[in-house]
Amino acid sequence: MSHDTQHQELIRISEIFGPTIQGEGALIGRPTVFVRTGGCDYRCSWCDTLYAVDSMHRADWTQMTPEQILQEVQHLSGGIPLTVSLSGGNPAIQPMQSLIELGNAAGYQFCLETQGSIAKDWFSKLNVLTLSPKPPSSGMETDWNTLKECVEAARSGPGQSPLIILKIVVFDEADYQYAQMAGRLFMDLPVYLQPGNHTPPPASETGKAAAEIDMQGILERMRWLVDRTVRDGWHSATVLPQLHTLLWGNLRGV
Ligand SMILES: C[S@@+](CC[C@H](N)C(=O)[O-])C[C@H]1O[C@@H](n2cnc3c(N)ncnc32)[C@H](O)[C@@H]1O
Ligand SMILES: Nc1nc2[nH]cc(C(=O)O)c2c(=O)[nH]1
Ligand code: SF4
Ligand SMILES: [Mg+2]
Repeated sequence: MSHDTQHQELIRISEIFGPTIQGEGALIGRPTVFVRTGGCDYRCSWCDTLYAVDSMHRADWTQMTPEQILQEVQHLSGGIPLTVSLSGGNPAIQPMQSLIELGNAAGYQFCLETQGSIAKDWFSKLNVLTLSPKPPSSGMETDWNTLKECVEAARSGPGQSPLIILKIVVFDEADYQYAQMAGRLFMDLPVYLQPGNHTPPPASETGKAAAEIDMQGILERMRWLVDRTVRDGWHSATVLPQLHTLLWGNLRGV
């Protein structure tokens, strides 16, 4: 290791890929490069990205400096600045501040996806902060105070203060009720509802076999979710599918 990298905070990376389109939430359809960190403090029953969560995949993750990550992003984007999507795993457990600052200086903007279990003051340097608290079907418990701290950190820390949205995965009626409660607790945040993929790729598989998916089932859930939301008159909510899943199934790196 060189003298330079010795004193830097390293970021644990699972994969960097793109440009592709952002398939979810507020920036759906927009071009982006993904930087996916390795490691998560949650274990959602239906997680579609276990290869960036489960420590059995640790050997596939690499420690990178912010400079190395930005270099790869610039290489992939042909040097043309765009929005970088930080996801994971939980990117909030990695030291992302220097990468965001370096990227901003080079003209790149950043959005970040997190479950909202850890608040960081550098959230305020993002362009978009997507908070994705986990509904009952995930098997996880939400700490609403920590989620609130995430919102406050994003609003009060140094920097421009991002657009903050709630993006909630819905599998069933209990999840829908949870989403409604979250919407009431965070009245000033736009709510995005996303139908769950009940056939996520298993942790052990990669490639073509893992890309198999019950598309009809997902579309059926999406229709139910639209119907449920409209029937309630919940017109401030936006219902969106995982566009990348509709286009490419469970394929990785898209
Ligand atoms: C893989 S997570 C990584 C970022 C962070 N850990 C989080 O959960 O927000 C990115 C997004 O994918 C969603 N997601 C994960 N598995 C899913 C599934 N089976 N169906 C639909 N969305 C899923 C998560 O809820 C989250 O909004
Ligand atoms: N195209 C595309 N859009 C995405 N939006 C959120 C993703 C994620 O895994 O965090 C994702 C992903 O993996 N691919
Ligand atoms: S919080 Fe996100 S990355 Fe972690 S297990 Fe849940 S869906 Fe997967
Ligand atoms: Mg994903």
